[in-house]
Amino acid sequence: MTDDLDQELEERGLGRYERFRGDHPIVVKGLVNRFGEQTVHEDLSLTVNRGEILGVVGGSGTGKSVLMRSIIGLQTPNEGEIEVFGRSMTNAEPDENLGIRNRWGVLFQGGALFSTLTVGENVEVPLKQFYPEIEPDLMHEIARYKVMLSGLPEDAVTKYPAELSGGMKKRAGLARALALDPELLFLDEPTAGLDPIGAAAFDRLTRELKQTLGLTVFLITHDLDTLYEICDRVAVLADKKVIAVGTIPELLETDHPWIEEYFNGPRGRAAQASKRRAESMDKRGQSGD
Ligand SMILES: Nc1ncnc2c1ncn2[C@@H]1O[C@H](COP(=O)(O)OP(=O)(O)OP(=O)(O)O)[C@@H](O)[C@H]1O
Repeated sequence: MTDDLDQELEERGLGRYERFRGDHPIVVKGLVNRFGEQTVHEDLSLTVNRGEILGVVGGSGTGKSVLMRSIIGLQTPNEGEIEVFGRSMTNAEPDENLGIRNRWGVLFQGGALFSTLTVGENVEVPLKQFYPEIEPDLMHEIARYKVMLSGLPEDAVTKYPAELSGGMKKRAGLARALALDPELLFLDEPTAGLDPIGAAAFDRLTRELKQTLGLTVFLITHDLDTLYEICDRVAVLADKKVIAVGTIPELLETDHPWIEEYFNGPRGRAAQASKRRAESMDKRGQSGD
């Protein structure tokens, strides 16, 4: 990049930055969110470790999406403190956070693609927003690369969302979330609505991307297989707060009735059995049996 461009980006708060080296890219303390009479979060705290896939679970309406929206600045909390990459998100003006917002990517529920744009053009939206000076040819090339990184065929670049299957739409949304080479990835129910094979493939892709790109992933899900297969830790939302965070074996040691019911109910047991089967097949494969 030229010195002029470097300077311009610096002035817009988008200058070069070091990747976050601290232990906790997200720290939430004492979060309160209310809508009218309804209190969704009351004194909620959560710390996310760098490099982990954190699964966020909880009953419907417990405020998982509101928590994610608070962290990415789409919801202004009533009280509390949120730090992303060590910088306060709660006391800053939106413009001050430009240099933080280009360091995360978000896959919203349902993909949230622009239906009048092709997949490639969808991926270019954040690039144009943050880096309008990139030449069109390079922009197309970056978009094409992100589409393929997300496991879509190259010709998906010129397709419209309506021409894609549900699983392909998710991957297109993921390609857009990866547009700016994020360090943090937010996924809101990425496998909802996918068949089990498509969901397992999406899980594998998430894990591979985490490893190859060094991502930290905040993953809201109801999918027990996803929790067992790819999450390093799981945070449980209930009673307006995060009532427990840990590995699944650690969570099973708590005696909260919701956690017990969730992981040891019929679906939880099926997911455990499927994980055990996969592990024993892996072992057999490794020993050449
Ligand atoms: N903008 C808003 N205005 C009013 N109420 C809202 C708003 N956004 C969310 N809520 C309410 O906050 C609560 C939590 O919503 P949220 O979408 O975070 O739940 P969730 O845990 O993600 O649920 P689900 O698992 O069903 O997606 C719900 O009762 C919802 O109706």
